Amino acid sequence: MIAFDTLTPLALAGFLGVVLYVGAYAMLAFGAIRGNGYVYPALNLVASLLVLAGLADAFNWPAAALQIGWAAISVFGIVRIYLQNSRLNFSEEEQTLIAYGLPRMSKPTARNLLNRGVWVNAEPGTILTAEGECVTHLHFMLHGSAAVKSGGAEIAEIKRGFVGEMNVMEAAPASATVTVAEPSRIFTVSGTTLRSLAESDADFASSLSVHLARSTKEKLIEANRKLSAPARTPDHVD
Ligand SMILES: Nc1ncnc2c1ncn2[C@@H]1O[C@@H]2COP(=O)(O)O[C@H]2[C@H]1O
Repeated sequence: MIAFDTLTPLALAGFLGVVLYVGAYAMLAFGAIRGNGYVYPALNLVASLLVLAGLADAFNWPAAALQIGWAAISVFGIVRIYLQNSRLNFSEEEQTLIAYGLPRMSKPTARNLLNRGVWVNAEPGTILTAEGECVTHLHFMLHGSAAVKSGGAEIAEIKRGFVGEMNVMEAAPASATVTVAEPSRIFTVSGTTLRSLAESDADFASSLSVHLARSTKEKLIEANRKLSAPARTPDHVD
């Protein structure tokens, strides 16, 4: 049994390092953190330094060498991610799309996604999704507006945000008809492309699904808000 109350501060630091090592690995295995982000190498760096400090009381070279090697690899990982991110360029439009639609997606993943789609200027009347027909593309409306109709009734307006996010990954029937209402700037990527990216890149798959689910959630909250709002009183007529 370990008597924690008799441990020196350095030995306690060593135990904390072990907790961080195991915690970081568990979070990675359970999908709570990404392997290609800053968090995993940063946790490993701190863990290795703490365990190294813990060795001061009972130093042995093999264990110390392992921690030094681990710390060096972690620093290398952090620097590599930093250089990778700093080399990526995003246009102003892309930056706005990321800020609104993909805020938590890693920059390399977002770059990869944006490289696979096109920006289009859509005229009023352009149909983005047709109710009941399979959704073939995911759109992100940056500027302009689109009308959302279901069963012939207008149910919402989209000024900025995703269109087709609910069914594009399954190529399932669209839940509504979305028609461009005023000249719009739209980013479009095909569902086939998204599915093949998702199959080859688990991080992309989980990150995209988080963002698409977030968009759907916001739309549901907005729809609930509208439904629960008191019916508007008709204009007064003299
Ligand atoms: N209530 C709503 N508010 C805003 N957008 C909607 C609403 N209902 C459906 N949509 C959009 O219309 C799209 C039709 O295709 P999807 O079902 O894939 O995804 C849907 C959403 O992007």
